[in-house]
Amino acid sequence: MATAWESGATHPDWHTIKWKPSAEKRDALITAVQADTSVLARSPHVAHRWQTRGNRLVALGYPDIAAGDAYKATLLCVKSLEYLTSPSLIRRNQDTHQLAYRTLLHALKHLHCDHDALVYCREAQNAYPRNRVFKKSLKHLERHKIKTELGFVARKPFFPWTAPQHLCRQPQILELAREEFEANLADESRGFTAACELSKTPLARSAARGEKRKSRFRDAEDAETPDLSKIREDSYGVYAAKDVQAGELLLLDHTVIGYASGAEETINHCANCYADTPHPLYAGCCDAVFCSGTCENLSLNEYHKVMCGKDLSWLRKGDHLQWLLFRCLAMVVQADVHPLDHPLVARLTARSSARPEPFSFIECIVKPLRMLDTFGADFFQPQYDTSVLVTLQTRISTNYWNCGVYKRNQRIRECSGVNPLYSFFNHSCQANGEWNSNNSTTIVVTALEDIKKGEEITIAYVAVHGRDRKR
Ligand SMILES: C[S@@+](CC[C@H](N)C(=O)[O-])C[C@H]1O[C@@H](n2cnc3c(N)ncnc32)[C@H](O)[C@@H]1O
Repeated sequence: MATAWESGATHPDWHTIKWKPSAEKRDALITAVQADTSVLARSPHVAHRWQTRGNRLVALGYPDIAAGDAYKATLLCVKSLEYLTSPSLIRRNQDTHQLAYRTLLHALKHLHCDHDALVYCREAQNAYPRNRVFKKSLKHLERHKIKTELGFVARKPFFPWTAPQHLCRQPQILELAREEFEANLADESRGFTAACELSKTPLARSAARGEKRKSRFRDAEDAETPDLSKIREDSYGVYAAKDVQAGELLLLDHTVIGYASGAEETINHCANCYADTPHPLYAGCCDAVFCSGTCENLSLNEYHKVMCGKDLSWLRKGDHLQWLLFRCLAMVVQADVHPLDHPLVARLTARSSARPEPFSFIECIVKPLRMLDTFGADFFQPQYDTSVLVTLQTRISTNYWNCGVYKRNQRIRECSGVNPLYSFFNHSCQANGEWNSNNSTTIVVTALEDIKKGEEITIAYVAVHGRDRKR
């Protein structure tokens, strides 16, 4: 946010916020936000900076990011109270705390997160019973009938301050993926070469036309988004690297970002891919077991160390997107990189729909911060900015797959994942490839028909053979 803002990169939530600042006011707000961000990069534990930046971000039309800033300010104020002794400093801290609650409630109002607003208004009123604003807001919220726990917000794949390297995939990331495709299933001793390769796809253009036609927010997008062509061109697909025959195995893709609901009921399931594991390998550090050396290595090298032995009982079972984010955050913390620079994240398409999506303050902001805290990361650092976490969640939801697992027509569990190579396959209703997760998070792609070298290999994202699957 301290860098120059590319005003064409995205549009703010003008459909949730009813006013627009004048161009002059907007420029002044952006300059002030940039200054706040520079200070926060040097001193990330200053509560009033988070609060003022949050206030400015609401005025600029980014209530989701503002809510994250205000929430961080409340956490810092509570922490400070544990060690402050001087009455004047305590009073000043309490003033900041009340302002932070006000910014948070303001942001939640614009996100239409009435349920979350009620929860935090009660908390503010309990902490500061004499504050008339909280009393009045609480009365209003309690009278108001809350229909849903979710608010709405436009999904933003990026923000005006997003660094250029996070807008489009970089050549070295694509090169890495190409090498992985080349090595997949290849076995030189048997003269076996890889069946798939990565290439640009013309689907990008048709998708761009479709998005433009479909978007309800076209006017807002056109006004604020003069040039997204570079991002729209950044679209890839998987092509046949040789002639393949119907039934041939095309890809075997393991992942570290996976989850299976219902796996807990089985005695031995692999802690990485959730496959039933009759002959388990023991982790040694805890009671986790693995189905193979591949899964053991993936888990220990990529994410297990930061989550081993941690209390995870506060995470809801069965919430797939939450668990995919959990694995993804563990992976970036263990690698100690900016989340959007991790090779598994940086390869995922940044394109996503701009239509408003349900938004929950707890799920989208509070829980990701708690996950980072569980892994021992300092979430006040710039690489864990709310805009980065929101972008990460958007990347996961654009690229994840989900699939029911059946035994004798009984649905026994549900698997989901974000897989490093499989995520490059495009959809077709007349797909020439078929994907299967074989009761785990490891994806297998096979040819449904003979495919000539150079043809695009597509899969059906949804409803195959009447079963529920999605990606
Ligand atoms: C999982 S990614 C597929 C790979 C992606 N094309 C890439 O460059 O990484 C899903 C995204 O690809 C694009 N896509 C997939 N199938 C498509 C199709 N049949 N037509 C247009 N766009 C498609 C959409 O933008 C979708 O959000």
